[in-house]
Amino acid sequence: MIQFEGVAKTYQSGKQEIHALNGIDLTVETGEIYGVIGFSGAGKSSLIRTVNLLERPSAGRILIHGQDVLTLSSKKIRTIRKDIGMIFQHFNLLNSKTVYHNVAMPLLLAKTPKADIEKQVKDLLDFVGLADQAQKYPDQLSGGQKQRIGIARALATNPSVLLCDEATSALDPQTTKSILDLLRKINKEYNITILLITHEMGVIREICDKVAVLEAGKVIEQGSVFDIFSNPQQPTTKRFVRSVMNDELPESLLEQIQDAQSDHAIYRLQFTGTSVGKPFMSRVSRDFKVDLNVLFGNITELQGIPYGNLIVEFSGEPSEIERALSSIRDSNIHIEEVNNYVS
Ligand SMILES: Nc1ncnc2c1ncn2[C@@H]1O[C@H](COP(=O)(O)OP(=O)(O)OP(=O)(O)O)[C@@H](O)[C@H]1O
Repeated sequence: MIQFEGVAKTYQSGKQEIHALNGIDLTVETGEIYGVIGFSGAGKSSLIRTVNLLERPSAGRILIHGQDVLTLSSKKIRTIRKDIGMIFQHFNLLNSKTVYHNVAMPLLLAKTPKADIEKQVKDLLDFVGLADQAQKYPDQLSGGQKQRIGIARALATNPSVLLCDEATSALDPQTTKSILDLLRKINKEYNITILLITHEMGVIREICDKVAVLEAGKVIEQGSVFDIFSNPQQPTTKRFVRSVMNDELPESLLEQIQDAQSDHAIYRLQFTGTSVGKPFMSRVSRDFKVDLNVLFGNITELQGIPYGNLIVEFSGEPSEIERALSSIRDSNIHIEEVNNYVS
């Protein structure tokens, strides 16, 4: 478990103070994949680097498995760093060393016996799918293969926590997917807690259990990926969610909504879990004097749960529309006026 309690980080740049983190409270439970997302400059790198004390916070506490890392001696910090693996956007490999040596490096530094190193490196390269590349040099490999070596190296000391600093940002979408699949496998098979930072909401959606949105050094929203994606509250979170949910209303539709007549009302209906696929439209048209017209819709999946979105135009007497809406709400379908959405 990783706990941030009131963590702050201020950099001194000449005479100027830069407040990169302003009181972060966050708990990453053991075995979770936790994503922190934010635009450039939000403080993501500063935050992740405080966990293994690559950056020392200016204030607050960081507890790893209950132990306050800021109170540890240098010797204990070296020990705890072995328990925290890290991978980087640009891989940080030693280009003059072979793949084998890159992965072996943490074990050599820990003075592990040679025979154990050989076995462990072989197992790690097998695990990341690069068993046949041991004698190559990093420059001879693709970006995805380099990140696999970075992952093997990070796992060499058998950590319980893996920090991922924009680990897929330099990779194409297909390679990104294969690296994210590997991270999920590491999380599941070894029960390694993963804390990752990214500016891509697709990464969060693909593998994270929970997400925190960082803005100007503060957590502005946090929760399960399902809750944040299906009901984002803050404008920045909404922007991130819309970047991957593909539920932007088309321009022509927005005009239609603005021109809507007074006996027409337009609502966004959100379906989750078992409410997806319920035949509510025919029932509502039958039971109430309203006509329903679907203007826009999609169904997707979040954390394995179906999630649907429909923009529906209701026409009829306002009182009948109200009764119809109330009946739809009773079916556990979330309703939002589209005017709110447009603003
Ligand atoms: N060593 C440093 N000295 C001075 N200012 C810094 C230093 N490192 C980061 N900053 C500043 O702190 C703020 C947060 O930076 P940080 O790199 O943590 O954000 P980020 O969300 O990771 O951004 P990016 O995605 O662009 O890396 C920025 O204003 C940045 O310029």
